Amino acid sequence: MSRFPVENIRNFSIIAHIDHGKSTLADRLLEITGTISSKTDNKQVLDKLQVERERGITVKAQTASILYNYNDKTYLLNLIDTPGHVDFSYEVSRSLSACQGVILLVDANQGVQAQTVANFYLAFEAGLTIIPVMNKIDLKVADPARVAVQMENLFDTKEGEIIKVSAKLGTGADEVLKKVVDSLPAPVGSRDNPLKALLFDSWYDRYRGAILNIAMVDGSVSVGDKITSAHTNKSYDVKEVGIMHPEQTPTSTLYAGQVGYVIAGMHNIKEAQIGDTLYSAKHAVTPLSGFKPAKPMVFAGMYPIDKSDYVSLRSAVDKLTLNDSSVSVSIDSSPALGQGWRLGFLGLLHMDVFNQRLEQEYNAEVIVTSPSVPYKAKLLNTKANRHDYGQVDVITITNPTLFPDRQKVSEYYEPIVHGTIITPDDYLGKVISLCLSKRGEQMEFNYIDDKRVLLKYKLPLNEIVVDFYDMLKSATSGYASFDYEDAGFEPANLVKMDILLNGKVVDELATIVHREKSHDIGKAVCERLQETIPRQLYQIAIQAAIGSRIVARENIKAMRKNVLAKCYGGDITRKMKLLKKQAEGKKKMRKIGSIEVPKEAFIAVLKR
Ligand SMILES: Nc1nc2c(ncn2[C@@H]2O[C@H](COP(=O)(O)OP(=O)(O)OP(=O)(O)O)[C@@H](O)[C@H]2O)c(=O)[nH]1
Repeated sequence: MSRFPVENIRNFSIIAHIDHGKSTLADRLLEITGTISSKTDNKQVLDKLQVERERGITVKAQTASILYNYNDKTYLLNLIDTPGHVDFSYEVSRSLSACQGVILLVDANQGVQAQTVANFYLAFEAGLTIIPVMNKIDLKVADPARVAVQMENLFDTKEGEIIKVSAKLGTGADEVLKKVVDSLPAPVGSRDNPLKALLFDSWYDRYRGAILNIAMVDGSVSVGDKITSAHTNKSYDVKEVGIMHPEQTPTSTLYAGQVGYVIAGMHNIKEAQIGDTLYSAKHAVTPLSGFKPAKPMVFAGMYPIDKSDYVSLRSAVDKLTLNDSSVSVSIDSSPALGQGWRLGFLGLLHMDVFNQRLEQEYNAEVIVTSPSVPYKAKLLNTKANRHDYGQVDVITITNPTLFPDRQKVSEYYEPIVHGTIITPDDYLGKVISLCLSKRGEQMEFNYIDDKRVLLKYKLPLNEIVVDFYDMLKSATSGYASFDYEDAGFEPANLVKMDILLNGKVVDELATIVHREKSHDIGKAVCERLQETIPRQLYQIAIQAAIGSRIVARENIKAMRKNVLAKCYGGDITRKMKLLKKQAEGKKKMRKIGSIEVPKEAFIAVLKR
């Protein structure tokens, strides 16, 4: 690694809208530099997680170090492949802190999409050099001229600056690498200074503890060194250092400007704080500014399916949050579900992926209660409130069961986002009426070429978090794209809607809704629960209530289910199989009172 002084290093990310080809371009860059073999059929080698391969999306940023020979010099290029979906944008912003530049990739058929705009601004505001690249020029339907107009209108890029590539075929990939070397600045920093490194990602290894992904700002770090964490002030012996090549490849030392990993025997994973500064135990340094914590957009309770799994689930949640620091965790408990957590996520896809990773990577089975966006309430200055809430004036409600009654509150507030939609103008009418039905207010309307419009809307987060994206896609035959950013809180007329099963309130199914919409939502929720909860030995009444007023009701008829009824005659193994299957079905349910509720029911509450 000593062969690579800062002037021979370039650190960059590939950023783009979802599916515009980041991981495919990363594959080609790794192949043409001989980093991975070009003989095998490499597909998204940097999408290492099972969930990424199954869903075909990137959820984790991944680093790969590339050696690239150019102009009689060997350069060390550190490439970070990032996710495209808005729910994983925290991965993008953290990755950018380890980079001096980005490749902004735009699909030559789909053109600039909402996430392209969002990612462009992340890079622009971070002061990074941006290399505009147009991908998929091999497609028959590609329209590079139109896409170039969009890029000029939105990002002020001139047509001549755009590199046109086909990541699938490899066309133009070499030009991209040359441009990376020629136009991106080398990292600043010096190996003669004392060690200063930014911890920008980490993950847990069962045998070796936390593995820290670091960007070396100054100095060097070698096996055997003693390093200190600015966050905890604790010191550790460095056991291994190396680069992600893309697999972990040990080296003896890492120097200023390089990106790699360190293993330093951190077994308590809470010690590996993302954004921390690592320095030499001998030379304290001023810590780097780190990262703004992620701001969760939805909260949900999480409980083990089987109460006795609490301890192993706690350890799984701890380990997974080490790899996904955008999840916020606090302890929670519920009368029906026992001990668990209240987790905060950046969106529902994020929540879904987190659950799937818990199941796949840690073999943990969980129940997730209906997700809720965070609300606020300004409390009246009364003796009772001071007794219950202390001196606080405004409380944040992340759990509907803690929603304070109207008589305690002077104003409720709901979270607001600024949404960006890009759509062909044929669908404008449908898009605008969808936004109106979601209580949206238009803020901006601009043509980005002669057919496509960029719309900005102020929208309540609660209205868009569940199915807005799906509705937008179906209203526009899949052509519109959507991205949003947090825009604070605004006053709203909110009520808590309880769900009763056979007359008993089930806390875990409560939601907070807008008063005007409570009837419609109550009806829809009861219908959904009716579809989701299986028939049981007795009739079940499902009711939605605001306070003591019932706003909707559905029934589930009783049924006696005997799985062996069909199985007359002898084969005992077949009987055992059926009984086992039934038992497994039961395991995924949770008893609330005397009613078996499947885990899907908790999510069904939110869908409308
Ligand atoms: N025809 C064509 N298809 C491409 C090209 N590049 C990528 N694709 C295809 O586009 C799809 C998405 O590619 P990915 O590389 O997974 O896109 P991504 O941007 O990494 O996706 P996310 O990480 O989920 O945001 C895949 O089916 C690729 O095979 C290209 O140059 N030409």
